[in-house]
Amino acid sequence: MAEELDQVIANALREVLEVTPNAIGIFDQSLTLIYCNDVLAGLFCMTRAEALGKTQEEILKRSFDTSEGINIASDDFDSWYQELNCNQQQTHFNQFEADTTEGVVFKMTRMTLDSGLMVMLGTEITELKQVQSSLELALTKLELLANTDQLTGVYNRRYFEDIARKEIDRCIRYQQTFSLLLIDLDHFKNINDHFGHHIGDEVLIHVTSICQRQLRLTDTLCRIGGEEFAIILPSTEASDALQIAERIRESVNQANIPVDEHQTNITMSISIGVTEYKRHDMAISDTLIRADKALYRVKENGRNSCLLI
Ligand SMILES: Nc1nc2c(ncn2[C@@H]2O[C@H](COP(=O)(O)OP(=O)(O)OP(=O)(O)O)[C@@H](O)[C@H]2O)c(=O)[nH]1
Repeated sequence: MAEELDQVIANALREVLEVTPNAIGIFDQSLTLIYCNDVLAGLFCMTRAEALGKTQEEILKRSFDTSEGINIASDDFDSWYQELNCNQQQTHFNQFEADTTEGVVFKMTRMTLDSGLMVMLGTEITELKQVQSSLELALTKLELLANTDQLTGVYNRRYFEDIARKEIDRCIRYQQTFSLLLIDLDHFKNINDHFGHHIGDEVLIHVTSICQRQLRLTDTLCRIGGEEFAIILPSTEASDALQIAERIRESVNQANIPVDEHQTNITMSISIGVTEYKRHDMAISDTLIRADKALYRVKENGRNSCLLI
């Protein structure tokens, strides 16, 4: 009676294995495939008859040689397989993702049973992976948006605080330095009053791109207030920072900025407070206070200039 029941269960299981959308394969102790359903054979672009009787190594090598079936992320099959084999011998159970040359992704589970048989079970997760990568992309875009100033396209204050904190941590840890430039447009209110807010916006965009052109890729320009910008210059000492500030000031002051459809050009000037990170600066606010002091003095002394404190 019990044997009969076993037989019924075995037959039912066999039927399930045939119709399940999961990939299922069983290898014997010598890693020869002794059972698989069509889904598993299809993963390797084979028919079941072609796959059965082959060893795991032969099946994978075929994928490697023909570039059909499972993608093998290596140029050197022998060392890749050796590593896989070694891992399989060390653990009885593991899970991994396998993607095929046709863009299908499976989550694979491998189990070595007490009998020494190795069972492979694969569940397709292509859609899940697609959703995951769209979500990751959306998250990256969202992060960029959250860190970007909408008007000028440079980083905003939120990002400035973030990167400044990291820069300070880096300086403390590696005994390095950085400099900070605080830029403010001179008499910018007059532009708004004279030409309107819309033109004021255009001037801000122009000035931003002039500043950006003077910087290295590793420097970070952020708009931290209405007409106030901060630039972090990593690994830059005060004297170099002052030179860079002077170069930026000059290039803004020399530019002819178009302000309306009639091609009227104006010139703008900016004031810049310059400071270098000091060992006792525990937070960026300490560095900012010095740069702000320098900027305030430039404004007091007539603007269109740079000052280092
Ligand atoms: N168009 C425009 N104007 C802005 C924006 N943000 C701030 N402002 C203007 O910037 C002007 C800043 O004026 P003030 O703080 O008086 O400074 P200022 O006229 O530049 O004078 P100083 O800084 O003393 O040289 C104000 O008129 C703000 O309305 C913006 O996004 N677009």
